[in-house]
Amino acid sequence: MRTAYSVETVRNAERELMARLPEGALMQRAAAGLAAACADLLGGGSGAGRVSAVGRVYGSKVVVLAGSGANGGDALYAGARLAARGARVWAVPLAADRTHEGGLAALLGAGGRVADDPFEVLAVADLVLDGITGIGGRGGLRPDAVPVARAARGGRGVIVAVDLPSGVEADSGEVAGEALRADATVTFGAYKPGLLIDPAREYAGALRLVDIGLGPYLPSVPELEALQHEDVARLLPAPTGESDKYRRGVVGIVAGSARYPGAAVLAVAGALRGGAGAVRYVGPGGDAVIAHYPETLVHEGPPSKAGRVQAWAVGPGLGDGPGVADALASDVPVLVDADGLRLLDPATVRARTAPTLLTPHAGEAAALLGVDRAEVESGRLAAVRELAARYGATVLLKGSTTLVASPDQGVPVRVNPTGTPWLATAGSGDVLSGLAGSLLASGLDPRDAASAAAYLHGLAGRLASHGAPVTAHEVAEAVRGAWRDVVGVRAGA
Ligand SMILES: NC(=O)C1=CN([C@@H]2O[C@H](COP(=O)(O)OP(=O)(O)OC[C@H]3O[C@@H](n4cnc5c(N)ncnc54)[C@H](OP(=O)(O)O)[C@@H]3O)[C@@H](O)[C@H]2O)[C@@H](O)CC1
Ligand SMILES: [K+]
Repeated sequence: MRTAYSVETVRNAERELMARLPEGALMQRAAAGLAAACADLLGGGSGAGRVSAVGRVYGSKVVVLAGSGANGGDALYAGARLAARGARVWAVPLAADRTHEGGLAALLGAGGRVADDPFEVLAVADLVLDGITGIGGRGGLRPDAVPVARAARGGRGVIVAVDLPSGVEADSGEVAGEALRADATVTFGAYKPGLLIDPAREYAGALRLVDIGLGPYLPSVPELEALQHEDVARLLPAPTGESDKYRRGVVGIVAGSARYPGAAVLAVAGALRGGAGAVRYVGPGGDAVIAHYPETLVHEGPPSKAGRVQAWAVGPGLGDGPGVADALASDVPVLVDADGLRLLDPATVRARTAPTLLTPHAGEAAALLGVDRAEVESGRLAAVRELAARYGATVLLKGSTTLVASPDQGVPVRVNPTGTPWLATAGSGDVLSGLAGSLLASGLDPRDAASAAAYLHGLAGRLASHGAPVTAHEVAEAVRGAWRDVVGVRAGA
């Protein structure tokens, strides 16, 4: 499990740890880890977007962009360590008289220099350390930093963000203005939410966490968590000798319409790969579904007359078709997606006795919240939390970093690490709905069902795509490969 903590939590933990250490020790730990990561990147270490061509620290050219806070201090001390190993290091102080004194002195003492012309050194740098702002930064880059940041980006050097890419919001992942896009981010003590959530996540590049001893002082419940293979492996249902199709769970799919018949097929395609023992399709698309998947049980509806299920997934391609209210009136978990989300009444959802899982994309989330889509896209964490609270439901907000929020207090939001931009393709969401519905039917709670489904779906997208366009149908077919990949970890563990 990868976890992320808010700035306030990290600062509290740092305070406790610092009280037990000699002054400056923590910054030295951070700088040592940062310098080691830079040495690795200068040596051709992989993981970053750009790879340094120098192959070693000795003789490499390093530029340190130093802001006025401790983030600049980290960068300067790391620069000093690289200078001591033979790198040519220039400091570019962005807040002239407020540069971290100890850090600058260490750099000069190790043979580094203050750049006469920042643009000249940035043009030739092999590596640029972005120490403009860390967790103390507010808003985007300030105007005087913008041309320097652009020159860094325009040069050929690998850009390493210190703790966070400067200009991004650590707690929310928002980017309110210009920010410096890094090839790699070396963060200290704990990941910050913004490193895992778009749009900021895209600015961070490859992530590295430096252990500065903060662990014992961090609370057990993080702000955000990202499942990894082994976590998903533990969640996925595995049939036993006692299982039959009903014990494994039956998922009901209410999807498709005369206008969107394909949604029925794709949602069923996802559901068949999701671990339920049987898939019951309810709606007007039964013929098309049977033509593709003869193993499906089909019924014209309404859901309440279609037979027992352990969970419903309603909404993909439904148009104005019936079925949403009927499914919501049931006493089993219900996933509501796409057309089912239109006009969804919070009071109806809150009054349910069984759990509800909503799976909007940014546009649908914006409509539910009564705000602009752009507001949801720039503030995804706040939006998913607000929706979960308002509806008393678990909410999966789709996107390149899909988020899953629980309505319960004190439960970390989950961020999915497996997405690929190629998944933004027609019908991909229908597959996800079916898959998540199937996991719900097989007994996972809504948060686990949603996050395991997003994980498998993202991985399936990557497997099916291999860097090329992919169709929703191919994503559904690749889910089995993703599942095997994930449980392979469990089998081998
Ligand atoms: N605490 C610890 O023990 C450890 C902390 N560590 C490190 O310290 C970092 C936090 O340091 P920090 O608190 O000094 O804040 P920091 O991120 O350097 O920036 C604040 C400064 O920037 C300025 N500023 C603000 N917004 C700005 C903007 N948009 N654009 C430009 N400038 C802007 C603001 O100045 P002002 O607003 O007064 O002009 C303020 O002076 C943390 O990320 C980690 O790297 C590690 O060494 C581990 C141990
Ligand atoms: K930074």
